[in-house]
Amino acid sequence: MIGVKCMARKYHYDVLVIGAGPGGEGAAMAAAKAGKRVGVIENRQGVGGACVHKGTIPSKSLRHVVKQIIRHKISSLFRTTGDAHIFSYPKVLAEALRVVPRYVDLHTDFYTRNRATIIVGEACFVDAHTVSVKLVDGAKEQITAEHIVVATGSRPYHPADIDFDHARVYDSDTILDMKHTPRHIIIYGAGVIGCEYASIFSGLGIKVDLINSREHLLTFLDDEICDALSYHLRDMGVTVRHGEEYESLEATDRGVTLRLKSGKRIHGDALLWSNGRTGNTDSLKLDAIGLEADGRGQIHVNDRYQTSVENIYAVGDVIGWPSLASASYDQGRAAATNILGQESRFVSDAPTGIYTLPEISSIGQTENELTAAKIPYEVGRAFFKNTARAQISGEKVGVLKILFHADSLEILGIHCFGAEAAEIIHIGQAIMNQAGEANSIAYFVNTTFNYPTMAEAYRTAALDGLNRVKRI
Ligand SMILES: Cc1cc2nc3c(=O)[nH]c(=O)nc-3n(C[C@H](O)[C@H](O)[C@H](O)COP(=O)(O)OP(=O)(O)OC[C@H]3O[C@@H](n4cnc5c(N)ncnc54)[C@H](O)[C@@H]3O)c2cc1C
Ligand SMILES: NC(=O)c1ccc[n+]([C@@H]2O[C@H](COP(=O)([O-])OP(=O)(O)OC[C@H]3O[C@@H](n4cnc5c(N)ncnc54)[C@H](O)[C@@H]3O)[C@@H](O)[C@H]2O)c1
Repeated sequence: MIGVKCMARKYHYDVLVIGAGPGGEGAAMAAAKAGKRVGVIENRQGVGGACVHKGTIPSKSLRHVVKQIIRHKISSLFRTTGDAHIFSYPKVLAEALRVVPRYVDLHTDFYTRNRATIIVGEACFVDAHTVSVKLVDGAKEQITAEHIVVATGSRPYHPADIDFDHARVYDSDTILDMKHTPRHIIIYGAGVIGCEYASIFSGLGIKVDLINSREHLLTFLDDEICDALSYHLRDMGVTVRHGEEYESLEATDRGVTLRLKSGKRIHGDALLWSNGRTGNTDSLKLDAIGLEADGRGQIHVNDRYQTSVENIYAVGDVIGWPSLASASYDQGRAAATNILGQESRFVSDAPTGIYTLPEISSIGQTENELTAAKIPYEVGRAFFKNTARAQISGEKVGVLKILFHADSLEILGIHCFGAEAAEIIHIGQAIMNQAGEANSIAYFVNTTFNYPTMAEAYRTAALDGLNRVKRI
């Protein structure tokens, strides 16, 4: 009987996932829950991907510890003890990284409980249904599957002329191994990673030079939020240099010197390079299945997360935009849903959550986009300093901005800057995602919220906006 069963099985797995980051986990869990035989190949010891070992989780945990230190420093209660606490970067880092094994254990359990087999090794394609895995001991094994999901993620982009082996030159992976506390760090690349680390280091009292190749920080944000970020980074002591381009880097035992095309020379104790990422496709042997990655190592997919090879899907950072853990997990679920033959969602509406100090979050259109599209919109604003909750917590920096259609009152965009912005945005997102007239700014004045909460900011912003269009 067992023999008959085995013969009926053409492949080892129904679904084989390459990469156990958020994208791979989303795909593996959704397929396993539907009763599919799932295998997951991961080249790291421990599930979670770059997200858990090098990206989202360590950086957010680091920020959390730094925030605790700042609170401690500014609290009159603790200040009166007279303790002058110096927190070295390695010490703060060690505290922050404690979360990683806890997270790995928790998520390993998810795979185990759902009977998804984890194979530790490096995968590459043999053909559209066969993957070769180089196991930890060097042995090779071939694994077959009906469907394959590529969720191999990304890594920091390394320009050829920078020596990343130098002890003073870091990327967003190796910064988690830095063994000293620089007095002055240069961050090249003022994207999300650069801005978040600028907040972390300045929060620790480290002098930061943040070099931006564009004219403004995070140009995809609403201008007002972008300006607020620039102001607060400078307020924390970060020197932000816009419109600058790297020419060369000199790293010695004594420090680093970054030469810019403008002729400026910036000296520091260490450099963090945070200028873009590359998809992990180079070792996959995509040519064996007739696929090709683009210049940034990314794979093209359709709106079902399917590559040009019918049974092969790709999700997460390896497909490029939006390159978020949040979106990657949902893309993985969507790919699995497609494999199951069910209808799925193309993930196009992920909110932005940027964990600078203070944090930023937004969803929907910006003022510039609405103006360009000639949509008659109005703005409702609430300043955090005017809410009871912010008065109590002392976190008074921040604004919530609701953009809405001046006639229909439909919410078109929400932009938030300040403590817990990434949480606060979801209140508005829930209303914004309602169909038809249910998506209305009026919701926030017709609903009673808990008090004191930051939901109050929605009511204040809605009243402000409705007053402007004389609808109240
Ligand atoms: C510093 C930093 C901070 C971030 N902060 C946030 C944030 O706050 N919020 C947010 O939403 N996103 C954040 N991100 C982005 C987020 O980490 C990524 O979008 C997410 O990790 C992508 O998930 P993934 O599953 O596609 O890939 P990954 O998490 O990169 O996982 C892919 C896994 O596949 C493995 N792999 C690669 N090739 C092979 C192979 N050939 N065989 C076997 N295994 C392989 C990799 O080693 C890796 O473990 C941050 C990223 C960085 C770098
Ligand atoms: N809180 C979050 O959601 C969060 C936090 C950190 C990182 N991330 C993700 O990690 C990814 C990488 O972040 P990052 O800061 O390294 O990169 P980024 O994409 O934000 O850009 C970093 C810098 O590289 C430059 N750049 C980006 N793409 C370029 C290109 N094609 N050509 C020339 N210059 C380019 C930008 O001008 C910017 O100065 C982002 O896509 C982001 O989604 C998300």
